[in-house]
Amino acid sequence: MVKKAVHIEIRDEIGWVILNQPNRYNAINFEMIDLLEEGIARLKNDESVKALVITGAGEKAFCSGGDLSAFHQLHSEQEAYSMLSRMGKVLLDLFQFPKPTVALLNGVAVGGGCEIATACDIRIASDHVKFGFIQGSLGITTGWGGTTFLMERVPKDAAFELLIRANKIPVTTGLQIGFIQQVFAKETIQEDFQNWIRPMLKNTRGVLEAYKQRRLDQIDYKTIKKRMNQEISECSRLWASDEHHQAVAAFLKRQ
Ligand SMILES: CC[C@@H](C(=O)O)C(=O)SCCNC(=O)CCNC(=O)[C@H](O)C(C)(C)COP(=O)(O)OP(=O)(O)OC[C@H]1O[C@@H](n2cnc3c(N)ncnc32)[C@H](O)[C@@H]1OP(=O)(O)O
Repeated sequence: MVKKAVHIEIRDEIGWVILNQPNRYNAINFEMIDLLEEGIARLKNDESVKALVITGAGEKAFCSGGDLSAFHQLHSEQEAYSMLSRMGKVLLDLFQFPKPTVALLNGVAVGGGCEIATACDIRIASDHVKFGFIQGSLGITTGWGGTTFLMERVPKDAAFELLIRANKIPVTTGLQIGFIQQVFAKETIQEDFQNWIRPMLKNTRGVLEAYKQRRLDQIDYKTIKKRMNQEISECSRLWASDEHHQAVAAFLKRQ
C-alpha cells in the first residue's frame, strides 16, 4: 500500500495519525495540512476509535515543524496568516478532540512539531528525543496555537522559559516540568507504548469520551480562541520581517 504524507489507520481501537515525510523529518507542508484536516475529522466520527495517537514515520523525527522549503514561498503577513490560521484550526481540533489524544514522540520534535504535541492530552517520548519551541531562533513566535496550549499544559513560568530560550532540550527536562508524562527506551518504545495504553483501552468509548468531556469543560474556549488569534496575528507580523526570511534562507542554504 502506498502511504500518503499523513497516513491514517485504525488499529487496535486507536486512530493512528502518522506524519509520513521522514526524509524531511516529517515537516508539515500544504498537502499534509489537507490530510490532517480530513483525517482528524474522520477519526472524530468513527465509533470504533477510542483514542487518537499521533506520531512520526521513521526513527529520527516526530515532526520538525513547518516545511521550510514549502513555506518560504510565503512572504507577506497575509500569506503567513492564511497558513498559520489553517494549522491553528487543525491544532484546535486536536485540542478539542472528543476522545483522549496522545503524541508519541518517536524522534525530534521542534517548532510546530512541539506545537502539535502540545495540542494533545498526553506526550510520551523515546529517551533519545530532543524537543524545543525553537521558533524564536527563526525570528518568529509559535503560530499554530502552541503558546496558548503550552500555558494550559505546564506551569506558566516554565512555559515562558521554554519559549524565550528557544533551544532544544532533553526529555528529562520535559518530564520535570510535566510537559512529558512518560519516557520509554528507543529500542522498546512501540511495545512499551502498547503496554501503557492497554489499560485505557479496556474502558468503553463512552467512558473515555465522558472523561474527556469533563476535561474539556474546564477550559474557557472564548479565551483560548482569543489568545490563539493574538498568537497567530503576532507570528504573521514577525513572519514578514527580514530577520525571519534571512534565518529560513540560511537553513535552506546549509551544506
Ligand atoms: C512554519 C511553522 C512554524 C510554527 O508555527 O511553529 C515552525 O514550525 S518554525 C520551525 C520550523 N522548523 C525548523 O526550523 C527546524 C529545521 N530543522 C532542523 O533544525 C534540523 O533539521 C533538525 C530537525 C533539528 C534535525 O537536525 P539533524 O538531525 O541534524 O538533521 P538535518 O538537519 O540534516 O535534517 C535532515 C533532513 O531533513 C530536512 N529538514 C529538517 N527539518 C526540516 C524542515 N522543518 N523543513 C524542511 N526540511 C527539513 C533537512 O533539510 C535535511 O534534508 P536533506 O539535507 O535533504 O537531507
